[in-house]
Amino acid sequence: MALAVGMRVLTRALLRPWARGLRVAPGRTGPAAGGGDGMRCFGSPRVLVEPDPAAGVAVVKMRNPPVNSLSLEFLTELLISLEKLENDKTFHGIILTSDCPGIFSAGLDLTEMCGRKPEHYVEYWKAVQETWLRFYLSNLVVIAAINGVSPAGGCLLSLTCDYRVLANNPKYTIGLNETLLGIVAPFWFKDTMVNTIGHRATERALQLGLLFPPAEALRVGVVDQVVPEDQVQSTARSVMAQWLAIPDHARQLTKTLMRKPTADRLLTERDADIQTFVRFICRDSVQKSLHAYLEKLKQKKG
Ligand SMILES: CCCCCC/C=C/CC(=O)SCCNC(=O)CCNC(=O)[C@H](O)C(C)(C)COP(=O)(O)OP(=O)(O)OC[C@H]1O[C@@H](n2cnc3c(N)ncnc32)[C@H](O)[C@@H]1OP(=O)(O)O
Repeated sequence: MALAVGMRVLTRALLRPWARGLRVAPGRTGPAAGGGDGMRCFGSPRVLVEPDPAAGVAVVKMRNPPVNSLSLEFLTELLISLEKLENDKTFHGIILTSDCPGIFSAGLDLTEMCGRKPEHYVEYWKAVQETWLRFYLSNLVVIAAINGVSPAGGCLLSLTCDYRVLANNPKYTIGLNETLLGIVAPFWFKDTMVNTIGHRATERALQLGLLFPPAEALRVGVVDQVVPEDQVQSTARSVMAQWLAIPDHARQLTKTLMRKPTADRLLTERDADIQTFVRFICRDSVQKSLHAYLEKLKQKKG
């Protein structure tokens, strides 16, 4: 039932004109395309997939410049790529990383949450929920190679992965900083963080909107490993090999066992969660906070 709802959202997304128009990225072959056995890169305008069929792994590169904000179009493209890889028996794992220098993802796209109609907020929030559910419950091994800053929704996306490798750069902070924007992380954002770092650490991190630099992120457990910047991809590959050495069915069932109760809560409360989001985001005070925050980001340059 839950899966059917999810599939309907994805199918609707695929039927949208801009999704139908998704082009396959210009093909590249050879080692740069992964594996060197002739399988081409594919993907869409904002998501580049570099397959390595010999290893059973695909590198999924987010490229929604300037900051990989999680816009509706981008989320849909990510979901399409994930589904494509999940349906292809060649692949057992994906490495999620960024093609935007210095930025993993700036989180939810603030322009999707500002000055729009309630119907738009409904559509956007469904896509955010769907992305979380699909990544959190993916049968594939998903490893985040975090090569840039990762606030809020960017952090959440990495928390859906099975393992996080962060580049050791003091600028690459990571955390759920929603309170700094005057907004509140929904219960499933909170639950994902609790499942990763525990209740007390989450309570402090969420209330204060903490963005952890690498050493702190490792200490608190937001990431599993911090490595020099030029070793993020190779480390993610080594970790992947270790995870793929485990019998797949046993690993998958264990993942489900660990994550299903958390996902089930959202699946049961999905519509209520949408209503809560729309009511909250439509408040004048919230819109003012978000506008002010966006303005501050823009003025930073001047
Ligand atoms: C009950 C329900 C409650 C609702 C819960 C909703 C939860 C929300 C979770 C979220 O994810 S909210 C988003 C949180 N994200 C952030 O706080 C990050 C904001 N961005 C930054 O801090 C910086 O941009 C950066 C990521 C550190 C990058 O810095 P840099 O100096 O490289 O780039 P900028 O000049 O700041 O930005 C370039 C360009 O991008 C625009 N932009 C940045 N972030 C976003 C974003 N999240 N959404 C949309 N647009 C973004 C920024 O305004 C600049 O635009 P221009 O000036 O070039 O037009």
